[in-house]
Amino acid sequence: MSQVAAIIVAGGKGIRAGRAGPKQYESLLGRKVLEWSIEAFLQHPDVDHLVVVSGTGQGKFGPFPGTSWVSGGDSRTQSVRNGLAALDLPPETPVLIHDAARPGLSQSMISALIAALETADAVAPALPVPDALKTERNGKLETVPREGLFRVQTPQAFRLGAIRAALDASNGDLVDDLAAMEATGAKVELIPGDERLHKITYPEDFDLVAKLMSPAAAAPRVGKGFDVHAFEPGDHVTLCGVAIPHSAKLKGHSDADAAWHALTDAILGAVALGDIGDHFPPSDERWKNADSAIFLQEAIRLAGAEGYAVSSCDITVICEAPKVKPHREAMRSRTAELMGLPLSAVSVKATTTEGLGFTGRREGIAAEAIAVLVPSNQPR
Ligand SMILES: Nc1ccn([C@@H]2O[C@H](COP(=O)(O)OP(=O)(O)OP(=O)(O)O)[C@@H](O)[C@H]2O)c(=O)n1
Ligand SMILES: C[C@](O)(CO)[C@H](O)COP(=O)(O)O
Repeated sequence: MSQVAAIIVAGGKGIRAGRAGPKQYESLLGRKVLEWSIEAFLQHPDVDHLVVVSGTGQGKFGPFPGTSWVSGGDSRTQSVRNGLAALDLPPETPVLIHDAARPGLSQSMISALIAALETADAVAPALPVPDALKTERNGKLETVPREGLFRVQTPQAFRLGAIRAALDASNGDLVDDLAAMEATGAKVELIPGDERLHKITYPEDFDLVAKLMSPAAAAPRVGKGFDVHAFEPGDHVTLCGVAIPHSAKLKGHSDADAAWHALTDAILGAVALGDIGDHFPPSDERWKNADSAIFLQEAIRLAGAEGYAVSSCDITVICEAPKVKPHREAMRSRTAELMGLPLSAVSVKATTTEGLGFTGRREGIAAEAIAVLVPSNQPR
């Protein structure tokens, strides 16, 4: 989608944050809080108009070429109105409205909001409520059901004409910009939020957000796997889900796909979830002759539950025969397809051991794999 605009509201005083000046000009991980969001929008290939709503910020740092600066209003909603007034673009232009106080904005979040706007009138990131909720009524505590409640973050995405009209039709200050659209009966969609978008509101939020955004929190994980299967009489081996004709087959409880078993172990290793034997014990009849795609997909699911997604993998098959090279591209394609990865992120290699050891004596096949996993909310 071309021509996307973004507005960062940075006109607040940051009273609750308890610093000498507005929180958006405080340092965080080596940059001003506001600078993080400016950089995020400027880096995104689809965003080509950026308005920063802050009367006092311009010239404090930067420069940020192509960025317009306008004055803030007395309330957040008024600051949003000022930002919208500065955009001279067609009414159908997508516009993302974002709090400067939420510096942990990722490229993937911007992309997800823009994509969701293709089929909705308004989109925002939101997280579930993890704690029990209580309210006090007449001096007595009561429990509030938390099902169907969300913590809504920014950026919030709209079409320029629609959000302008919705704000024009609404009175006073709103808790957020989505509220203006909800009142119009528009199609409002929530997409999964991001803990790193936590808003800096109170003094302790500076440390919390720094921890969430620090490279350590976003660090990739690496796992390594190794597997061996012996030959027994048969006419083909299965490697990376591909049947390769051979004068023997691999012996095993499942389909004995040593390459995918090594990869499964690499993924489980990256998230410290034990090994393939822990999850699929050979003593379990369910896995007899099982397709190893099941193991690989379950490892991916388990890693996802830990907040990680595989971003690339490298498999090495070790054997004298069969020759792997003629089947290598099919093995890569099958693996990439199963894992939902681009082909360029999947490597399959093969080597011999120069006649040495059990693979050299053609007694079986060994396979090694390395998998790189990144936090699932990061671009892969
Ligand atoms: N008149 C205002 C008030 C708020 N904001 C912006 O709206 C976002 C969310 O507001 P909030 O966290 O409440 O910021 P402050 O109003 O600065 O905080 P406080 O209420 O503690 O003073 C912030 O990026 C803030 O700079 C704004 O642009 N103009
Ligand atoms: C816009 C907002 O960040 C969405 O969660 C939030 O409503 C701002 O609230 P505040 O009281 O102005 O901080």
